[in-house]
Order: sequence, then structure tokens, then C-alpha cells
Amino acid sequence: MKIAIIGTGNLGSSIAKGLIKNKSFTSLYLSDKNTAAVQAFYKEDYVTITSDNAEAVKKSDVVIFALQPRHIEAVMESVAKCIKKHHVIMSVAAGFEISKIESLIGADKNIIRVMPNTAISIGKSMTCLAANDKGEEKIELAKKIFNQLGATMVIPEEQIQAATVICASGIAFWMRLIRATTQGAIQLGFEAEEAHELAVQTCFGSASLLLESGKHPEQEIDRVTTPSGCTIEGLNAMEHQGLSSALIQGIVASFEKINHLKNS
Ligand SMILES: NC(=O)C1=CN([C@@H]2O[C@H](COP(=O)(O)OP(=O)(O)OC[C@H]3O[C@@H](n4cnc5c(N)ncnc54)[C@H](O)[C@@H]3O)[C@@H](O)[C@H]2O)C=CC1
Ligand SMILES: O=C(O)[C@@H]1CCC=N1
Repeated sequence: MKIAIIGTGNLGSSIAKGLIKNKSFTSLYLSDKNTAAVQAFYKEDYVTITSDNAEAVKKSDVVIFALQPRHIEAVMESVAKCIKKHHVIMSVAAGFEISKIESLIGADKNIIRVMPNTAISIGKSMTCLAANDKGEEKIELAKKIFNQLGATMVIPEEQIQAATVICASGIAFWMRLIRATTQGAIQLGFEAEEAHELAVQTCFGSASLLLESGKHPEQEIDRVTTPSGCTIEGLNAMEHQGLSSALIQGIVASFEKINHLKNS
């Protein structure tokens, strides 16, 4: 599989890192006007680093546009004539709709919106996918690529904005919860490094319990909350302060913002 990534910033370089780790390509073009973030990949076999977006498109079958919403339109326009029917065009840009991409490169092209998160660099992304009519034929290919880099879910395009909030922004939300836990642990007497390890490993254990058992979180909570014990005391104090409500309100605010980005 010949893959190009156009835009190798935070997300593009994370995707590149995951692809390189899995060696899941026959050639990989990494194209950016500033190639600093991917210099480390120069030594990798079958990887070409360039600032020539058109060359990267021409030499590849799958092209992943990982540009900011304010740049993607101009870049897509500039390479549109290089995009042929065999190409599978993927875009990770938040709020950049399939209809907009079709207007730039043609509705007869295979177009797939991809919404991964930065955990893609270590093969642990939750990646949501939505295709245009033509791109439906290539959705299995997209699943094959991104299943190597974590888990995938195919969803209607109308849900891509919500998926962006839950899965892509979600990385930041979970990080903040982990950070707050370390702050609590330090207050209870742990050194910062110890606090970090305790928080991260406990978070990992919680997610793993759900993944492996398929249980509902509340079932696992019931197993921890000894009657009149310290866990329920802490949980209820958090809820009195609005923990669940704060999370839900944050998710909704993020969703409102992304819908505003879409329409601005
Ligand atoms: N960072 C994240 O966790 C996620 C980001 N996204 C989306 O991914 C997209 C990229 O986000 P980031 O990687 O965070 O942005 P970024 O700013 O880190 O990366 C964008 C890259 O595009 C390059 N670029 C700009 N103009 C260019 C041009 N004319 N030709 C070639 N390269 C050019 C920049 O030099 C930069 O390296 C955005 O649309 C964002 O909505 C989606 C999911 C998660
Ligand atoms: O914050 C943002 O707008 C982008 C989309 C999801 C993650 N980063």
C-alpha cells in the first residue's frame, strides 16, 4: 500500500509513527511545508520526506490530509488535478465536511473522513470513519489500515463531530482527569513521580477491566464501594461537586464549538 500524509504536525506525525511501527505500507510519503517534526523518520526504509504535496499525491494510492481546517482547502485545491479515481482520499480535519471535499476534488473520488486520536502513535487510537458514496467501496481498506493502529468504528458522517469530541478531544479530557488524580495523590503525601504512576496505572486498569469484561462501569464501581467505606464517601463528594455534570457539560460545550467551527 502506497500511503501519503499531507501535513505532519501533531496528528500527521502520530499517524506516521503508528504506520512506521507496523510497517504497514510499501511506501510512505510525508509531506509538510515544515518537515521538522518528521526528521527522525528520514532513516526509515521506504519513507520519503518532502515539501512537494503534489509529488506525494502522485506517488501514492492512499492520501491522508492531516492539515488544520484553515489550510486544508487551499492545499486540496492545489493538488486536486493530481487526484485520480484510484486514489483513496482521507481527511482528518475537524469540521471539514465530505460535501466540501467533493466540491474541491469531485464526488466521483473515494473520500473517507477519518477521526483518530493522538494515541494512534502507539497503536491505541479509537478511530471513527465515514465515507462518501464512492468511498464506501474503500471502507474495508480504511478499516484495515486503522485497525492496525487501534480500534475503528464506521459511523454516519452526521456523527463525526460528536466522535471528534469524545475520541479526539477525549484524549485531553482523560489526561486532565489523570492530572487531577496526581494532584490529589501528591496532597496525600506521594512524590510527584509516584503519584503519576499510581494514577496512570489505575486509569489503565479501569479501562482494561471494561474492555476485557465487557461490563458496565457501574458494575465495577459496585465491586469497589464497600458499604459505609471510603470509596462511596469519595464518589459521593465528587458528585456533590458536580463531577459527572461537569464532564457532560464540557463534552456538550466542545460539541457546540465544533459545530460552530463547521459553520464559520
Ligand atoms: N491533534 C489532534 O489530536 C487531532 C487533530 N485533528 C485534526 O487534524 C488536523 C491537524 O491537526 P494537528 O496535527 O493538531 O495540526 P498541526 O498544526 O500540528 O499540523 C498541521 C501541519 O500542516 C502543515 N501545513 C500547513 N500548511 C501546509 C501546506 N501548504 N503544505 C503542507 N503542509 C502544510 C503544518 O506545517 C503542520 O505541520 C486538524 O484539522 C485537526 O482538526 C483530528 C483529530 C485529533
Ligand atoms: O481541538 C481541536 O479542534 C482538534 C480537533 C480534535 C482534537 N483537536
